[in-house]
Amino acid sequence: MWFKNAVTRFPQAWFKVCNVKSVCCRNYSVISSVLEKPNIGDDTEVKGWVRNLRVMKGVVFADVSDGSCAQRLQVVIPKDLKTDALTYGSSVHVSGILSKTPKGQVELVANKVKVLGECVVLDGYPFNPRTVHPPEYMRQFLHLRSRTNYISAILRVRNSVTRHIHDYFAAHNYIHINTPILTSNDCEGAGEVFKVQPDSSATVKAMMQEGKDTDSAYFGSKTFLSVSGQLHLEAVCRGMGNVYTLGPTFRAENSRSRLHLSEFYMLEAEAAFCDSLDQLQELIEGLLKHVLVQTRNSNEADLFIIDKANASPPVWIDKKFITLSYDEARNILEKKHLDVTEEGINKEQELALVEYCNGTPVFVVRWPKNLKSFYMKECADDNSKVEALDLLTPITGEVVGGSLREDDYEKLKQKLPSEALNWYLELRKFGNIPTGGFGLGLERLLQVVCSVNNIKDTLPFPRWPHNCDM
Ligand SMILES: NC(=O)C[C@H](N)C(=O)O
Repeated sequence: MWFKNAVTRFPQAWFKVCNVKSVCCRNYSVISSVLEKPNIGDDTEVKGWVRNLRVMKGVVFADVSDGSCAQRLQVVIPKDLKTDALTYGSSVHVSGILSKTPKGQVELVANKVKVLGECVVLDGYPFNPRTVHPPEYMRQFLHLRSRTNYISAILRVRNSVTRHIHDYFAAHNYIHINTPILTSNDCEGAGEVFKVQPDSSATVKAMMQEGKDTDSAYFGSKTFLSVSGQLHLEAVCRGMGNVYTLGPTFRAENSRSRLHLSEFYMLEAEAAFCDSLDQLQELIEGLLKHVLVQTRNSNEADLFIIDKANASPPVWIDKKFITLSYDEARNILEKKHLDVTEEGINKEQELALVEYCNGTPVFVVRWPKNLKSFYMKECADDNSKVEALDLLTPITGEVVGGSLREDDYEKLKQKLPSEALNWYLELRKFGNIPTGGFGLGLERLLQVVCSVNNIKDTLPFPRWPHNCDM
């Protein structure tokens, strides 16, 4: 209590208690900082993992990584400090003097090496510094694969991409909110939801014994893992203006393809007072370019580790994205003998369209109403079409889906798929505004930014059918 009073009366006291330096201090250096601003000649301590070891005549060279950056710190260890426990894969605490090689490379000349955790290589350690392991191989060891250069580089890029997304939206005056993961609506209505119910609680057991439907046992209504935060975003957008969310979404699709996950992160934004797809397209194109350019600045070395071809930026970086109407896209595909069926444009066709545009991302706009969701706004000049867009990019095809939202109360009422969504309809009653928004799959964006073929390598623990063992 005295503390609370002191803080209210003397705000400086609070500042002192929270002094960042005193909270974060540690007795060793982070390798990214050591390499960025090397204080040559200083006593320096680092902690990390030995990624490679080269034993020479009187000396041992260890490449030590602590995960903070793509680069490793070369540690020079006099032979008498080398123990049997010091192998690749082991974790170490090294003290020494920071030096420079004749070629100008920063290195740490060790005077003390402590092995913190041995790595019993012969006991099944799956990685070897002299082998290039294919991603499929690494995927068999999800719990260990962050020790590899490839996966750790992707995860650092993922961290930066997330930061650049937040920066972009802050600069565009968007407010970040969190939408619920447990929900009673299935937004897209595509029937690919995971149902949620408590596991064998007393109530459920009793209901089962009585032969009752247990789906609604906990919340009183059927509950799912969210497939999209859009409808909730729309609600807050009508109270606070521009909003976005970046959170987990779940789809029970039975796909093991290189582009699908059962759990993925979706960036969703809802733009207030938005009445044309052009506004959304501008926001999306700006976002992709911002993320790409900033990531190339912040993670150049990581991108190079992931794929050497990343040394040069993609062809589209300074080109305007292309826009095609759905009908134009269909005609182009037909000329290529890739006829579009009732189901719409498939993956092969998406990638063919990107190829047709010489690798420049392409917006496909004005979709047939029957192919898209109930909440999309009809085109004013053609009521068989809706104001929807998909953005197609190299590697992934569709990476963004978005639309203007139906803002006419009566029209929306007619299309509402269930009474459970009456709250959504009611949003149009009280101070309604036109809005539009989009959803972008974070993992697909990472595939595009990093040139990663398989989506399962863009997050630490991918989930896909029959793969949720840890
Ligand atoms: N927020 C959005 O527009 C995303 C859309 N609901 C989707 O799931 O694709």
